[in-house]
Amino acid sequence: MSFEHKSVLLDETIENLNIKPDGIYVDGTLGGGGHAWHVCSRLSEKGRFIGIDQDEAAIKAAGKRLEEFGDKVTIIRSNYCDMKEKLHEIGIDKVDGILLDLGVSSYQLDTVERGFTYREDTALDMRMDQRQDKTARDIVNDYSEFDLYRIIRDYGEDKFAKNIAKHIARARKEKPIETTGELIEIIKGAIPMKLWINSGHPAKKTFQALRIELNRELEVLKNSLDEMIDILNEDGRICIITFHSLEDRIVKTIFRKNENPCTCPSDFPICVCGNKSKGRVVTRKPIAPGEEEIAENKRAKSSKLRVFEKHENR
Ligand SMILES: C[S@@+](CC[C@H](N)C(=O)[O-])C[C@H]1O[C@@H](n2cnc3c(N)ncnc32)[C@H](O)[C@@H]1O
Repeated sequence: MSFEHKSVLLDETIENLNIKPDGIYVDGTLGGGGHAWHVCSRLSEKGRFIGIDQDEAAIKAAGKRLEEFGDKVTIIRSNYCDMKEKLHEIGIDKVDGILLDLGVSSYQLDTVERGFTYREDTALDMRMDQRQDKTARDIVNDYSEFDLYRIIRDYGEDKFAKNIAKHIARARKEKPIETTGELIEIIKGAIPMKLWINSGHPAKKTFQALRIELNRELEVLKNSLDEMIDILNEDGRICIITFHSLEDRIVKTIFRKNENPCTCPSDFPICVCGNKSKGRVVTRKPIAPGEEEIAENKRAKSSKLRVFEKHENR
């Protein structure tokens, strides 16, 4: 199967990275190398590009796609939460730009055996990094009913979370839940039919919740952003594309905190906490795709781009 993925907010992201031809740029969610190709094509012989992804298939596909750029490109299989350490290992401590295009690629979603899709019956997997042992099957069968409820409520924002967790807990007493098809049937039984018939797939939110929990998507994002801002050079930018409100809220909050980290009470005449701003939020409001992009690529519909620019010496 070829690696099919249409990059979202491509022009907006490339423009906002403010690429300097001699600079060093990192893509922490390389995927098939769609955004990456456009970054690399703007670099001079002196410029460098480092692409990181935890998925082996993405690493292979991007390696091929970026072959033409030769030594300028380094590809690393890793979680982006280890970006600072991985860059240090290849002699890089500061970079001019970082890109994150979060979530899963269309290739991952469309490769049925990866278990991300609720459109086919396959093993409950959902691992982005297949070196990891734990799969979605383990969550569905081993988490307590309360923990299932909590993740479906918090990461899926499904108002039927309690009922879905109850139905899963009841079904697995009979036999372990092994496949996406079995799980979908259980979810359908937990949501009144008249409500799911007209409002998208009934398992969509639960599948999102399981994927986020298994791949620790929000935790990794929350724990990585400050360090990424730290490794930016002066005037360097970080561009982040999110696909749902949970991710977007984290990015917005951490960018704002880095712009204004002062913790002094608002009635203090001067700042005494000593926390210094690390830069400015470039996007007061997130950049959203235009109608044309949404018409061409359904996946773009919920995407948002936020940008932060590093300034420590002003
Ligand atoms: C939306 S795709 C990126 C597509 C890419 N921008 C393009 O245009 O081809 C997201 C990719 O990020 C990877 N990914 C998600 N979270 C990651 C993480 N924490 N560390 C490393 N890779 C991650 C996924 O495996 C997937 O390949």
